Amino acid sequence: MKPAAISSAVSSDSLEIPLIDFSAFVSGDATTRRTTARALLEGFQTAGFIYLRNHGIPRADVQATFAESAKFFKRPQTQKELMCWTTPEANRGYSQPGREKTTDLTDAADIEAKRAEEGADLKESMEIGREGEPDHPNQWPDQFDEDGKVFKKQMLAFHDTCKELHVKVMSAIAVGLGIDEHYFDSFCDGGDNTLRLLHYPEVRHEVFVKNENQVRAGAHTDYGSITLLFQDMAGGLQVLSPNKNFIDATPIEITIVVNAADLLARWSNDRLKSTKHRVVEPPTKADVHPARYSIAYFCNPNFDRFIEAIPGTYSVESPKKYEGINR
Ligand SMILES: O=C(O)CCC(=O)C(=O)O
Ligand SMILES: [Fe+2]
Repeated sequence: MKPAAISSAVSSDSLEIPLIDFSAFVSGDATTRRTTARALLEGFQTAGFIYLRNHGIPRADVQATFAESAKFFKRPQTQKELMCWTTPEANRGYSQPGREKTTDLTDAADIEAKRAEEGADLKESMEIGREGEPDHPNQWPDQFDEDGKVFKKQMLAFHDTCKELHVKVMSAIAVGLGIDEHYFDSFCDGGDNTLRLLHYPEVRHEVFVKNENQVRAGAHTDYGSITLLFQDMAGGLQVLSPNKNFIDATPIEITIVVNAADLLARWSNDRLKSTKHRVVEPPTKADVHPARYSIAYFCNPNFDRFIEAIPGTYSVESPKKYEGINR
């Protein structure tokens, strides 16, 4: 029998995403911590995804961040474009609808072909990196008004809060792997993470009828260590199953969806999986689907760290698959 801290969030088409009570890891006894950590690791090793409840981020804080995000996207388009995203190195600022096509493709012609097939992603986003990097300043609306100052304060605080949860989830992964629970601390304490606010505007059902390949965000994997994904109740997020079908990752109130990303897969010699996911038309029937909001917090190891296979993830029988790398 499964311990009470572990239940199921998604179970379909061989995709098993566990729902984990994280308080059992943070404040349970040694046995409970280990059992919980192993279940969390198992989720990352099979689905590549888990859901967390009792993750320690107060509900009011998440709600306040969603509220600020919604207010931000209501700003005039001209104002938002003054804060526009510029380069991948900076990876900060605003991207208007149609600008981004989320995909794993790298060739420009391939991306264009995909855009023609699926349409541009139906979303706009705002990215906020670690504050205080002289070469890559964040773009803040505090230049416009008092509301902009409130936005900045909330986002900086939320960035910090999520940074702490990153360290805790990595610690649970370490315990699951049977290595020192603080192994990842010095890799993840720098906060080289990106907070991405996402707004998928209201959209007519017809749009998906006219183009059956139309998506709200194209299939992709994430880059870094893990992603903390806060989603509203609109629905539409899907995760690729082991049988290669996209399965609904149905929203569960007050939980966070956490997925392992590309660098963690590499870092763990592919023991943890970075699984494709996308956002499509919500499963609910409607002529007009309401706007959807989500907040993705993309975590990374500190950019100055050299990343090579985690102890215990390789052996004589399964040697290291990858060279160590810098960022
Ligand atoms: O909006 C979502 O639920 C998913 C967003 C996502 O996967 C991403 O931005 O990488
Ligand atoms: Fe993603």
